Amino acid sequence: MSDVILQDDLTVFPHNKTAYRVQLTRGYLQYARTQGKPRERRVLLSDVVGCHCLRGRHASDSAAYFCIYAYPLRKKVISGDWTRHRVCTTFRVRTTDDHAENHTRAEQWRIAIKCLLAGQSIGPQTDLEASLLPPSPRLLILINPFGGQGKAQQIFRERVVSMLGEADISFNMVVTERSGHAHDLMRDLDVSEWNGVVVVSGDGLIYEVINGLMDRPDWEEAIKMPIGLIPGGTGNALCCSVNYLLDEPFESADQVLHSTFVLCKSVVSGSSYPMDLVSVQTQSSRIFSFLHISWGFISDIDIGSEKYRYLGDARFIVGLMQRLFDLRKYPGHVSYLPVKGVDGRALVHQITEKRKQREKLKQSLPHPRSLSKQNGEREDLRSMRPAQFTRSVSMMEGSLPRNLPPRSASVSQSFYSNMEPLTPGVDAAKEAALFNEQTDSGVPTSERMEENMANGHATVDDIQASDWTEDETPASEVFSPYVDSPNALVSNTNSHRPQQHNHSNNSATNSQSGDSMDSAIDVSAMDLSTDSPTQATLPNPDGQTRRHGPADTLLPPLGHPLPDGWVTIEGNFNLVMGLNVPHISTGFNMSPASNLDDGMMFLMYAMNTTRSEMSNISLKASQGRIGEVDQPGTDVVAVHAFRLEPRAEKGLITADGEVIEYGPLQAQVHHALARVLMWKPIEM
Ligand SMILES: Nc1ncnc2c1ncn2[C@@H]1O[C@H](COP(=O)(O)OP(=O)(O)OP(=O)(O)O)[C@@H](O)[C@H]1O
Repeated sequence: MSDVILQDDLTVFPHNKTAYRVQLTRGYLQYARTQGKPRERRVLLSDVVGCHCLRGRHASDSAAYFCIYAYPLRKKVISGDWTRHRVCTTFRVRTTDDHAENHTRAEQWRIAIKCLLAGQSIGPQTDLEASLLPPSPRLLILINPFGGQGKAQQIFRERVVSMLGEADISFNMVVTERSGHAHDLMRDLDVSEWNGVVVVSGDGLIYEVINGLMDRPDWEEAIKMPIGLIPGGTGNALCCSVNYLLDEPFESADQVLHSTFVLCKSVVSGSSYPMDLVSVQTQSSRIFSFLHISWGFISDIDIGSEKYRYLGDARFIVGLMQRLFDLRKYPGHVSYLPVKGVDGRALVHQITEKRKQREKLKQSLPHPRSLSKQNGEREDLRSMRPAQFTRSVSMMEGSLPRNLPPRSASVSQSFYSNMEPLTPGVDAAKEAALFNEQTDSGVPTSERMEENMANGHATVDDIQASDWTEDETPASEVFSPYVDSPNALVSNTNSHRPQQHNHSNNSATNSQSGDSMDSAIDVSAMDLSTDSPTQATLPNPDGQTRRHGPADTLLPPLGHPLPDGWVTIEGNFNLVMGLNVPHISTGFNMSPASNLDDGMMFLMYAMNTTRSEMSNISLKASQGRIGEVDQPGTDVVAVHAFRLEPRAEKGLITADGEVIEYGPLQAQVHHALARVLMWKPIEM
């Protein structure tokens, strides 16, 4: 009992007759029937992204409501894969006939839940006041309208915005207008105004963001701005790697939903995680890579398959088949500085085995419906979960309007539930008959939203309004928001309506009111055309001079001899890759032992391979089993730095899937320079 922070006897909408004892602890919210057949459900806070207060539409309804938005895991019946799904549960508070009192109590529940989500330390004695809530997090969203199959804008509007609203995360959105736009934006952005930049695209736009941030005099601070990821491109390797490291379902699941969940939980809990960057020097440039540097087989596939972009991820399979058929060899030298005491191949093999065991265990876990009374097994399930969010946080309660419907107002079978669903789906429209309608005159029209989206500048208000009306029953049919509360759920008044954004409006401040989201980022006010005066040595690929970033202390100038401790091999290479993260694309786990902040790369090479050997390597690589490849001329080594010296006059070298200058190249890992919106990866 001592760890119960709040407790009340409440009902669960829409069943207003059955009372439940509802208890909130640091880890979960539990509700159990007070009479009749005993029933109990638990919602883990690690599955919850947000909580809102609502009021009944009917004037005579003195009750207040609070609604929690959770995304628990469940097992798919046929495939046996685990996946998250949305469960929205609405509690009805009616301890007195006085609505104001009920509302105060519902608010206390909301404040307590949001404080716990933010990692704040509260207890049964804490005065639950709105002042406890952290400031509203604010994200800059960058969307590449041409990423992947050109659906990034649609993905964001239809799939992401609703969860951001549930989590009270405000944002401004910029649709990139050209290649290089995101780079220039990042180079000139006031990073102090944002809690993170979210890329809705593929790895190409992340590359621009990172290099834009590193291209600033204040790079050391700027690059700490956490980067969030929503897959909207063909190559979503970093996004896939993040989900893999967190043991979140991704490849077999709804990738957008899972990535949005990771994004929201990270922002709400104030978590971000460090990521190594790799400084890559070519003869005339220096860039920063976060995924991989590739020469030979993989870069040929990557670039050669550009013409099959319309196929989505499948483009890489087609490219792979083509390259296998026409297998090329590249003569040259590869040198590397090994990480002492780390056997790359053995480490990869060990991680692969552990992952396999974990997957087996997951597969063998019973479907939740058969868990009813098997408490022991439920404990096993718990131990499979990603790390809890333990970091303390500086984020806070948002003022973002989101009046989501209690779509299935309590209920599908939860992963951790030990009882049947309370209600197998609720017809919110039917329930709406019980409540007064309210005009939505203050809500922006979908035309307005489309216009702003088309301009590339929209705020959450624009998008949400039409989002509900498209495919969800608006909660406004059933509930009203508390417009008087500090975090009003829905801005049905003109004072909260989004402004028509013009380029001179750049009043982005970290205000605690909902107004801060009404300003789109002022792109035109920034000087995007000129670079700062030069001082330096290495021009970047755009021909501009790059002066910034940490010194590459392990690398002598290109062309100079390498110091002691380096290993050099010479031969005809089919494939050379320096890998910084596990996945090189969705479904291609080439470096399963990579972690984002391990301070090293895995250098993989293959020499003099036949077609069948290369197809074996490709197959194993795609399954995260590269450690099992044991053929002469092939190896995986953990390195701090490496150098490539191709002998052929022509060829392709890519960094993060982007073509870079062909010729001699060297690279060094810089530990934990950047940050990603995620929590601590699971330990293997
Ligand atoms: N508005 C735009 N018009 C044209 N190109 C753009 C625009 N915005 C961004 N780009 C460029 O599109 C390229 C591809 O973007 P991104 O990687 O996000 O998508 P993708 O489909 O995964 O592509 P790839 O598979 O080539 O990485 C990036 O290099 C970026 O510079």
